[in-house]
Amino acid sequence: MDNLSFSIRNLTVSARSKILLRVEALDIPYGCHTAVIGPNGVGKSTLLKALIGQAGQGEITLFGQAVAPQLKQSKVAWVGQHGSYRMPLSVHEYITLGQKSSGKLFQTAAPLPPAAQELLEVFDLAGLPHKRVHDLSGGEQQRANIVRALLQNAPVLLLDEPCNHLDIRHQHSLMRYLNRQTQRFSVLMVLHDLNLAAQYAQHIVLLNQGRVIAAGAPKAVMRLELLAEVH
Ligand SMILES: Nc1ncnc2c1ncn2[C@@H]1O[C@H](COP(=O)(O)OP(=O)(O)OP(=O)(O)O)[C@@H](O)[C@H]1O
Repeated sequence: MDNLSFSIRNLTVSARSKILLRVEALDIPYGCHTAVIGPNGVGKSTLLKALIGQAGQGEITLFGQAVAPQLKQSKVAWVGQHGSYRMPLSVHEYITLGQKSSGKLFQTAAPLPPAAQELLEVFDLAGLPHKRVHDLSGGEQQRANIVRALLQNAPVLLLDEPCNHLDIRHQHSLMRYLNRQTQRFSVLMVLHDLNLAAQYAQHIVLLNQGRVIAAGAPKAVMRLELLAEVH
């Protein structure tokens, strides 16, 4: 149990009497970068939603405890597939949104904490702290989402297609950064790019038609016959 983040047993996610996802047993290791792969519409995002308690029924534990709203809030940071930027926030305000240490919803006037400044530099946003988030490009917005999630300092980071909108340099830079941080937190991400998954993930979950086809080390899962069957 110590080396697991999520443990899933008998999970079923249904919508309009159709089963979208059925997982009998799946363990996600801790201290590791896990990629969930598979074609469109096979249940990858649904799996992530189930892990944060937004969908499905079954037994899901995180660090050995049933996933409850409080546990989720303190242990999991999340970047979904579709960002929402209706509020006119600056990058500075957005990435520090809801930070508990400030005691305020936004940290408008306060200088950015060093950790935030460092992440803005790592993710190439250092020149834009006062720009409105809704004026950023798609890739800049995605990087701001990732910085915001990293600043939650959660032990588990869930990312749904984090490479969406990122150019190739930023894709590799993100993956390298995350792999350097596996002592601090575990990453579970949905990825479409099989090359990125093979190059950077230490654990891979392959889904097809709402089922786990294989899970384990990249060499065991990224086999041509398995991928050809699914794709
Ligand atoms: N609320 C819902 N009601 C009905 N069907 C849904 C609902 N949510 C998801 N689905 C369906 O469940 C299936 C899995 O969706 P999901 O978003 O998990 O796929 P995915 O593997 O993440 O796909 P993609 O790679 O295209 O993002 C899809 O066929 C989708 O249309």
